[in-house]
This record gives sequence, C-alpha cells and structure tokens, in this order.
Amino acid sequence: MAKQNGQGSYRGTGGELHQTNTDSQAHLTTNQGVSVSDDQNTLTVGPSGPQLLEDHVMREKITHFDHERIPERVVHARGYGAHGYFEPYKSHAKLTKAAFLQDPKERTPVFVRFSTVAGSAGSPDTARDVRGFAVKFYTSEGNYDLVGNNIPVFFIQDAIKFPDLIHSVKPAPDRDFPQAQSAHDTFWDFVGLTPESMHMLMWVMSDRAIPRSFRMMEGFGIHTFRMINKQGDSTFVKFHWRPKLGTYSLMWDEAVKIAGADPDFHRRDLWNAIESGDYPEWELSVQAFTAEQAEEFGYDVLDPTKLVPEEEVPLTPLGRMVLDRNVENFFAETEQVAFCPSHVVPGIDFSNDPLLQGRLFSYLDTQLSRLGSPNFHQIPINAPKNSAQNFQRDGHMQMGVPAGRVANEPNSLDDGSPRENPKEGFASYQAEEAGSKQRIRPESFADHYTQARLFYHSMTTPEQKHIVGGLAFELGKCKETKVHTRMLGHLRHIDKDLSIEVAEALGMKGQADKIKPAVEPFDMKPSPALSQYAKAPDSIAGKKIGLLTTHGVESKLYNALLKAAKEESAQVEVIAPTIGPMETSSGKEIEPDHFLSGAPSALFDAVVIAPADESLAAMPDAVNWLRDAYAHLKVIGYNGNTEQLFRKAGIEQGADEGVLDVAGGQFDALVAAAKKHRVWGREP
Ligand code: HEM
Repeated sequence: MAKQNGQGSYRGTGGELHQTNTDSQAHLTTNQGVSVSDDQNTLTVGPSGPQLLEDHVMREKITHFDHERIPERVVHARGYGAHGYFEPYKSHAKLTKAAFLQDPKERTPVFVRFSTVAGSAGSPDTARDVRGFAVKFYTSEGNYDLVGNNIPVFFIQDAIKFPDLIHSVKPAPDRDFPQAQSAHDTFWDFVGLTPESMHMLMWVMSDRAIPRSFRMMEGFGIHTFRMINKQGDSTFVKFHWRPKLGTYSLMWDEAVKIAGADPDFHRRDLWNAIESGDYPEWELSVQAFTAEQAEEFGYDVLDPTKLVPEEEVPLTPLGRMVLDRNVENFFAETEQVAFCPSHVVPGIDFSNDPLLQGRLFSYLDTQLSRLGSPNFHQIPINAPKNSAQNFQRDGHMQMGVPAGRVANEPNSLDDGSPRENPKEGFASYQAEEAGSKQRIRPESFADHYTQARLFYHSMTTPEQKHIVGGLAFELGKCKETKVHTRMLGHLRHIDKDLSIEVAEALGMKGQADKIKPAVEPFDMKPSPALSQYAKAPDSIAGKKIGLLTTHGVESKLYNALLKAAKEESAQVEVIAPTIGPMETSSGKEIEPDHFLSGAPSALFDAVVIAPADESLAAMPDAVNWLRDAYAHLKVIGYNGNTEQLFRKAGIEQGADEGVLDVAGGQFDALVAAAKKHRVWGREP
C-alpha cells in the first residue's frame, strides 16, 4: 500500500514519487478532462504482469507524444521570437495610407522571429549564415509581414533558383553533412556558377554573418516595395531596421568556440535581455524614391542582388519597434508562427522584383505542409487582431464555429454577412504592364561585380581582413580544385588584391580562372554606411563584461565594476573556478554566474581578471581564458594578483591600450576602451 510522504506527495511501492494535488491545485486530467489517479504506472495484471490495452490514460498520453513534432521549416528552421510593439514617430500619410503608419499615439503589436537559414532546428546559433529578421505587424487593417534578413541583398535574382541555392547549402543528400555550414563543395560550386551571387557572398563572408546578438543586428526588406498613399501615388521603398544598440559582430574564432560553449547564445541573449527589462529596440526607416529617380541609378532596383547606397538615397525614419515580452510557449508561438511576404495591408504593395514575386507563392504553400491545415491562420500567433471574416469554411482543424446557413457571396439570405469594401479594401497598384510571355532575365541584371566591389571597398581594414579570412576558411573546406580556381577568378573582378590574398591563403597563387564578366564592372563611390564599424556608436550599452575572479574578490573593485557597468547600461557576469557561492573581501556572498571551464571568455564583450590570489595561474582554463580574450581583441582589465597568469599566457600587462590595470576599482579607462568594441590594432 502506498505510504504518505508529506502533504501533496507520497512514494509508491516501487519507490517512485507521486505528487498529488492539494486543495489549491488543479487535477491532472486526460485530454477529455477526466481526472487521473496515477500518472506513474501503466495498468498491468499484477505488479509484474503484462500491460493492458484498455489503459486509455497511458495510450492517450503516448499517442499525443508520438505526434508532438511537426516538420521544421524547409529553410530558417533555427529561430527565436519575441513580442513587442511598433509606433510611428509621426504620420507618414504622404508616403502611405497604411493605418499603422499614421498616428504616433497608436501602438501596433508585433511578433518578431530571428533565424539562421541553413541549419536545422537544433543547430548552433553562431553558425556563419544570413539571419532572418521577420516581423508580423498585427495592424488594425489586418496582418502585415515584413519578412527580411540582416543582409540587404540576396544570392539569386529569380525565385526559380531558390531550391537549387538551398539544396547546395544544406547537407549533401548522400551523407547528410555538413550541418549549418556553407563551407562545402556543393555550395561553392553552385555560387561559382551563379555569378549574380557575388555581392551577397561578400556580405556572407563578412562579419555580418556572425552577429554578436539579435539585438545588435540590422534588418532589411531587401526587395523594392511600393508605398501607396490615399491619393493613389506610388513611391518605391526599401525597408531598413537599425538597432538602437549599434551593429556588432563576433570574431570567427569566437563564433566557433561559442557554438560549443553555448549553442543557444543568441536566443539566451534575447530572452535574458527581455526578462531583465532591457528591451531591445530598432528604428524602422525607408529609402523612398520614385520610378523616375530609379531610372537614373545605374543599376536596376528590381534586382534583389543590388542595394541603393544610403549616400544616394538617405533613410527616412518611420518609427520604432520595441521587443518587451518573451513567448510563453516556444512551440505555440515561435514554431507555429507563419510569416508570408504576401501579407500586406492597404498602402503597401509589391514591385516586379522576380525574387519577391516567387516568394509571394512559396510561403503559404510551404506552411500548408508544415502546419498541416489551411486553417493555420486561426492559431493565436497567426490570427489577425481585427478578426478575419469571409466564407472560407471547413478543412482540417477548423477551430471556429462559423454559424449560419449561408457560406457564399453574393447572397440575399444573410444581410449580416461580410461584404466587399471598394473604398478601403486592398486594391493592387495599377501599374501599366505590357510585353510578350518569355523566360528571360533583364539585361539590366547582368552586372554581377560592381556592387560586390562597392561593398568590399566600403569596409574598414579589419572588416576586409575578415572577409579574406572567411573566404579562405570556406574555400579551404572545399575539396574540388575547380571550385577554388573558379571562385578566385570571380574574386579578381571584385578586387585583385582580395583574389591574391585568398589565393595565397589557399596556397593557390596564380591559379585563378579567367572569367569573362557578362558586363564589365565599374567603381561606385564607396558607401561608409555599409561598414558596421565605421558607424558604431560610442557605447557599451547591452554588452557584457566578464569578471574572472576567485573567493575573496576585493569588494571595492567588485562594487566599482558593477557601478561602472550600470552607468553604461552594460552587464557584469562573474566567472569563478567553481559554481558554488563565494564571498567578497568584505564577506558579501555572491553566486558566480558561470564556472570557469563552462564559460570561455568568448562569451563576453570585455573582461576583467581580478582574483584574490595567484591561484588562477595554475589553471589551464584560466590561461586559455586570458589568451583567447587577448586574441579576440578584447579590452582586458586586471589587478595585482595576475602577474603569473599573464606570464603563463605570454601577454604583457599594459601591452597595449586595451590591457589595463584596474586595481582599486579604476574603470574609466576600461569603459572608454571598451566603447571602441575591440582593440583593432592588436589584430595581426
Ligand atoms: C530576399 C530574399 C528572401 C528573404 C529575405 C527571405 C526571408 C525569410 C525568412 C526571414 C524566413 C523565416 C520566417 C520565419 O521566421 O518563420 C523565411 C522562410 C522561408 N522562405 Fe524565405 N527569404 C527569401 C527568399 C526566399 C525565396 C526566393 C523563397 C522561395 C521561392 C523562400 C522560401 C521560404 C520558405 C519556404 C520559408 C519557410 C517558411 C515557413 O515554413 O514558415 N524564401 N524566408
């Protein structure tokens, strides 16, 4: 007989724990609402006998579990979402009649999902990849989805090539590796044979593809869209999201190490920031221009492999988005959310960009299979807040109970049924179109190198070096010589020195293929706005300082660091050799956030090493911690008990402007140095 083991729980005859309900707790029930008496044991004939098929409680539970998974997204499978709101700065009626852009007092709820493209749902956050930046605005006129990326251009010009692009970057179908990586032959073979991808490749090989945080990432709508105002005037627009914290990236070696130490680095960062009330914020802007202006640009604004430099068309800020609420259930919200570029509201319309046009088809189609029913718009995260009203009926998992006899229109039997609204309903912009039916790419799309060159030449020196490093790493993982030499040939048209440096890194100098460009590239004026470091804000807000210390850490230094970080809206995390509670020199108990071997210095933006004694010098993990921080160009603060540790790491105290004595709690210089993000001069 079961024995009572305190209120609300007892041990069963096999020693298993039963948690039973108290007066204030709900009953555990089956899905039919029937109270369950025992959730630990299946119904059997005697304690050791066979199980009985009649056990509906066990069968229902296992059956539901067996069907818990749905297909992951065919791309962008790994992602993380949050709720928030958007508010315009003022009315943008001149540009658009979209209701959510009219009234600065009106907040529109949003749901955002950030993602990587290539990896499966369980892949590490810090893979080198494009990041998805998808925003669903629940406007008073229905849902508007801005489904963009953190890079303003794309690999291909026509959606018919998307399956090929994705097949080439996903694990090879015969061996199913590599996971979450473009560093393999099929990808580089495909892009080498698809020169329109050269501009995007420059971005993907740059630091943009290894962001520091979702909170520190730009977003772009990529395609040229239209905004339509009340008078029916159309303006072309390109959408930009700009993070308030500035745009920052990891270094490649950090990204690799973080993938092991914390594969959830980006989702944890977003979740923690929102939980602690440090709400991330982005400004939404557009570059607005007329069709006549676009004629003068020298590139085609309908080509998604081209951007419009901000120096040519500056940003018009529209409003701000704040993410202030984490999801309550990852599956119900983040996994089931369905973004779709064709979800537009009156005042926003499409252009003829052939990639966009193909996307308008693909998303609803894929979601029918991913979410399993045409009724997925009824799932709470997808449902418009202004409610959908039409005569679509039935289908798998119909959740509503549409009442009434009439499910058709026109009808004269139900005066209360929904009707068309010619005045305010969505009406497509009446663009004049003419021509014969053909499968043909516009000649204006044929310049594949000019903007790749623009991007490379707009980078700072460290950014250029990282592009060389990215290309060398990725091509170094390829086995096929023809893949190497072809890519070196393309790089020559972007920048000769770039091609030579990558060739040298591969040991293939002079082996670039001779490739004849479809159109000779030319030099555009460099665009400093494309460089994330050239425009980085002077701030450490939202960043993390790692304090590596030991039991007995000097309390004055510890408190001064907390104060300095707080004043700058940065955060301190404590790393110690063990995870148990420890004390400062004044006896205050602190609980380390991490233990040393579980938290490499790559997880932090700047570091302070301030132990109570020299004991860290005897720990290889501590030596690596410091070496890595130095190699990753971090600002490093230290106190007096670190001489042996620095000697072992082969780093001189005060070696450069980023290795600073903070003994006694002097953090002004460290904060000032950390605002430069990294000690770029240290990079070999
Ligand atoms: C400018 C180019 C593109 C951008 C910016 C883009 C962006 C995105 C983003 C952000 C997502 C993830 C949405 C989420 O978080 O749930 C996504 C998913 C997806 N994209 Fe794209 N994409 C582009 C091109 C394409 C093209 C050309 C196609 C196909 C023709 C395509 C098909 C898909 C599909 C099938 C999904 C999965 C949707 C789902 O299962 O919910 N994308 N895309």
